[in-house]
Amino acid sequence: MKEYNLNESYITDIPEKKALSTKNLQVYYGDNHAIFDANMDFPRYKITALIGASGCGKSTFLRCLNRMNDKVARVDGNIMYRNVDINSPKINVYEVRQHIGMVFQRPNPFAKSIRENIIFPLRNTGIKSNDELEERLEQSLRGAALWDEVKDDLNKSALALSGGQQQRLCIARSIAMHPDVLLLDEPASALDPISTSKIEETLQILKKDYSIIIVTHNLQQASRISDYTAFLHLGHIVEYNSTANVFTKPKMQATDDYVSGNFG
Ligand SMILES: Nc1ncnc2c1ncn2[C@@H]1O[C@H](COP(=O)(O)OP(=O)(O)OP(=O)(O)O)[C@@H](O)[C@H]1O
Repeated sequence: MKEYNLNESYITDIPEKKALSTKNLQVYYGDNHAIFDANMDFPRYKITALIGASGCGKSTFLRCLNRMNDKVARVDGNIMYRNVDINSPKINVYEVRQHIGMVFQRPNPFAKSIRENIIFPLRNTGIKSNDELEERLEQSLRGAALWDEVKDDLNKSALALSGGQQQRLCIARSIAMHPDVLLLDEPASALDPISTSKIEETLQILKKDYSIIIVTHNLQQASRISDYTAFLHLGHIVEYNSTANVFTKPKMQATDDYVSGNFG
């Protein structure tokens, strides 16, 4: 593999309001230093893509942002959300995850009906009003562009949906919580091209209301759907800029090599 100077990076200052910021974020799995000194701001109501070769730390970085790595890794540094450091041990992680939702690579609906997939977690947060539950059910399924396909069959098992529908149900389950930020870890990598383009269309609509951060291996997907892109290499954020700049005028050699396919 080519060697690059990892002490150099190009990290842009974003003009938008910030949804989340990381400050000197370091992640260790035992002795393995997986993320080095990550300092970046994620914009509100935009899609930010995290790209880079396998093992560079994309999922690790993403999972820190709503404290999903707490039990497996040591995470030092700050993650600022609404002026609060949500990486502090004093913070209630369940509350963090209501504000910052996550959708995983493989669709993981509960083995329950479509309706219960949305309503069960909402009830667990203390919402009792049936009117509110029903309203959030419809709103979230509409938001995830699934309502028209399932509205007549809400009591059907979620496991009977196609993979692409299951993934949109998982997106609906996340947005039913009314989060501010939606984290997606390769949400379309297990899906066929038609389901993938539905997910991409859905994300374009959702970014009006949510700040979205997505890990993707698919460079075309990153360039199609994201506004900003961060390129990671060996745990370092090498470049962070508007997606157009990262793909057409990269500042760093490693980024240039990666986006033009000359990497490795
Ligand atoms: N749960 C874990 N326990 C120990 N080490 C881990 C764990 N998860 C990831 N790592 C290590 O952290 C580093 C970054 O992995 P990560 O999965 O974040 O990369 P990635 O860029 O998302 O890779 P991929 O594109 O293959 O999913 C790798 O060295 C990996 O082996």
